[in-house]
Amino acid sequence: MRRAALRLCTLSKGLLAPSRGLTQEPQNPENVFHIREVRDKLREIVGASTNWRDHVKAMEERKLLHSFLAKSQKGLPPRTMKDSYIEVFLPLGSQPELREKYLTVQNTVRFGRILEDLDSLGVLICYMHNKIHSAKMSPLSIVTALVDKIDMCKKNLSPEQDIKFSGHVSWVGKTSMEVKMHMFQLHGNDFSPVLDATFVMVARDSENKGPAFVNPLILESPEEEELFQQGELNKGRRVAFSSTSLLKMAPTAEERTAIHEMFLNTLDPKTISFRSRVLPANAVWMENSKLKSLDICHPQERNIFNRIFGGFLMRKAYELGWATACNFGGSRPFIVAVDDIMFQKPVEVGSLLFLSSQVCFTQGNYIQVRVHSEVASLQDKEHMTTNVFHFTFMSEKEVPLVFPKTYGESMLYLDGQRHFKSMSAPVTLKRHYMVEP
Ligand SMILES: CCCCCCCCCCCCCCCCCC(=O)SCCNC(=O)CCNC(=O)[C@H](O)C(C)(C)COP(=O)(O)OP(=O)(O)OC[C@H]1O[C@@H](n2cnc3c(N)ncnc32)[C@H](O)[C@@H]1OP(=O)(O)O
Repeated sequence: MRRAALRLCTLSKGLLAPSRGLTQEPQNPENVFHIREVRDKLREIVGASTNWRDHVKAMEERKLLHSFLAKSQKGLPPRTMKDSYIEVFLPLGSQPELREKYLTVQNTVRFGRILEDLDSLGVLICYMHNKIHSAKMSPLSIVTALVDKIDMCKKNLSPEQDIKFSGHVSWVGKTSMEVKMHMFQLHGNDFSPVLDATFVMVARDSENKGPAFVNPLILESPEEEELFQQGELNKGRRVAFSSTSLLKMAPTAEERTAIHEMFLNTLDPKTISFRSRVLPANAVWMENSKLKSLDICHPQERNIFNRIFGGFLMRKAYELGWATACNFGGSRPFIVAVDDIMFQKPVEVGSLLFLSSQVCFTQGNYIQVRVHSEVASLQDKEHMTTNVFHFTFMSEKEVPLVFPKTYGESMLYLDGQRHFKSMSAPVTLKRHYMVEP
């Protein structure tokens, strides 16, 4: 079973503390950025075009960087966790002109915007790790492969207080890197933890066509060794989780019994028939919890490699997921966990983005939402899945139960339950905890 997706972000909690420990290091001014500098820095590193009409020329220029790619990982100098450590400031309090973009109507911070910032930040961290000191541009194209988890903390997120992000590479493979990021908000004179995030980024060649080696990582302290070990465990856990996926294997005996009991609960006692189904009290059929959206992926949403920015996809999916939870629960939902967002395929500029969201599991005040994302090009009507997003929300009130009708929906229910159960900590988030769309 998966490791916790939700843990409270206290400094005394296990492996996250040493990671934050890196924030105690003296700050290198070169590694401290204003949020507005992050995208400019990324554009500078990859030489991305500022105008869409120049994007083909910019890509042609990137082809020339191919010769800088390493033939093996051994040929690359090792890096420390501190080499990739950066801090990014989002001064919502001291620079009110930034607020509008981050504001919800309830005067809280838009979590979708935070997802976008984390994505850009994760990529910048990886470029810091793989920096070629003699060159301004990087031959690597770094893409987001997975949002492993985002653990929320019991803290208010005010649009009127400064925010700080920090992060570094915590594990490397041959072409992939795990990145740990933390977010803090100013309370009084101190920055208090808001969230912890773990992403996996993959390095590709200059044209984003094939894999590329990343610099090895050297570990300098027992804390860093522990973080690296955790990265190894995370990799193993992902493999184990995926091998027991309900898309590959039958549910466990316990899960099968639970589903059959739910089925029996929906049989009409007045008829002796498997087909006549009645919804139990305080329950909603899963099929009635759906919301859908369509977006056209305009060039404005492109990333530095002329594909659609992963953060944009996450924001869109998150906001639809939030609306689904709101519609279902009938009150304001708050995000408590995000996990296992896999970026399976890049999304081309100009694609049609179809998002389909549904509640797949509920318990008490909790709503587990799954958002399925697929794209189609304007010419070709064939749809292709690009992502599946899993969000756990907490509602202000207790929510109805959700009932599957078909076998496929039953599998969605069990998958949702598995994601929900992967939160090991007692869920104690209270009303003052406010992170909204
Ligand atoms: C107005 C001005 C405009 C200017 C223009 C510029 C605009 C500026 C705006 C910039 C905004 C900032 C953007 C920053 C960029 C953000 C990044 C993105 O958006 S990216 C967009 C969103 N993202 C995308 O679009 C990505 C879409 N996905 C893909 O392309 C592929 O699935 C893949 C490349 C990720 C993996 O391909 P696959 O064929 O499987 O690859 P391999 O088999 O070769 O394995 C390679 C390594 O990867 C590992 N690994 C693989 N999967 C996972 C996993 N799930 N979990 C964990 N690990 C995974 C695997 O273990 C292996 O590791 P290792 O052993 O070598 O260490």
